[in-house]
Amino acid sequence: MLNTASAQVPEPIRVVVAGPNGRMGRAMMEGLPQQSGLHVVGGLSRKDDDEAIAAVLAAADVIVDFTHPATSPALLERALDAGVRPVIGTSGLAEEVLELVDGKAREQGIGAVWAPHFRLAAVLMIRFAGIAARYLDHVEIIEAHHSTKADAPSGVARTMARMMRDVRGSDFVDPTVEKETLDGVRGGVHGGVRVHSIRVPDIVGWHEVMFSGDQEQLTIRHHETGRESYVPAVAAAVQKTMAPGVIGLVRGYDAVIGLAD
Ligand SMILES: NC(=O)C1=CN([C@@H]2O[C@H](COP(=O)(O)OP(=O)(O)OC[C@H]3O[C@@H](n4cnc5c(N)ncnc54)[C@H](O)[C@@H]3O)[C@@H](O)[C@H]2O)C=CC1
Ligand SMILES: O=C(O)C1=N[C@H](C(=O)O)C[C@H](O)C1
Repeated sequence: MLNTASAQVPEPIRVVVAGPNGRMGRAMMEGLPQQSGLHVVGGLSRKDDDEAIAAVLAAADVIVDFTHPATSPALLERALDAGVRPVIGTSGLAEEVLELVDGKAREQGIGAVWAPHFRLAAVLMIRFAGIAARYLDHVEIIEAHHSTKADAPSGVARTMARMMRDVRGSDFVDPTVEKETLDGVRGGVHGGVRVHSIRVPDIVGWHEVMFSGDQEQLTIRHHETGRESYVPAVAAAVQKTMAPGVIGLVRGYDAVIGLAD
């Protein structure tokens, strides 16, 4: 006979979603309640006053943040001070903000997750780009997103440009154009990596990393068509922040799922 008396049902993780009316926030509010082991206690909107923020944070273990690079840092700091673990998707955050999150999470003895992209194929694109960066001298990134995206370039493009420059240990070759007849036509540049941002309606997310070697080209492309499938990945990140021994900031969805090298 099954002994149910000693079986312990773990308490669900209490989650608050920041920016519940945004594109990602809506997907989280709809999808996270269906994820096993999670209980969504509510949303935290921009218009919420101090009292409302304090109340919702007091009722949460984890805050899922898909908001705006200008407002996210203060919210994250407040959540960490309240002992609430952040899962951060907001792009365009400065490295100092991530370091502050890491420091505060360590002070509190809790976990946190930041990922430039919560998708498996996107993480693979970033990994593959890191490999190619060791061997090929020229690279440009083209990213396309919906026209209401707040930041440019995308967080993923920025992350990849920095990572590829670091992996290579020197700047990529950035050919000089003799005469540019339109300002900005060569895009932004980091470490010799040119980055071009396209903004048009209806594109969820698109990244291309175009390498060039000697008489050959390599293109790695990631394209996403919806937001619903972020939900299980974000749920995994929520679980990760609560996992025993996880203290401080875990960086990247690959680290969340333990993607092998
Ligand atoms: N890491 C990843 O995999 C992904 C990251 N993102 C990033 O997530 C962020 C949000 O993207 P979307 O949902 O498309 O933007 P959105 O503009 O549709 O939604 C953002 C929402 O956050 C709210 N908001 C802003 N500041 C707030 C605050 N302090 N407290 C509560 N709510 C606040 C806004 O009112 C808005 O409703 C962007 O930075 C985007 O780049 C988006 C998709 C995937
Ligand atoms: O704003 C978005 O939508 C996305 N932003 C992320 C980024 O800035 O890299 C990731 C994804 O491409 C969707």
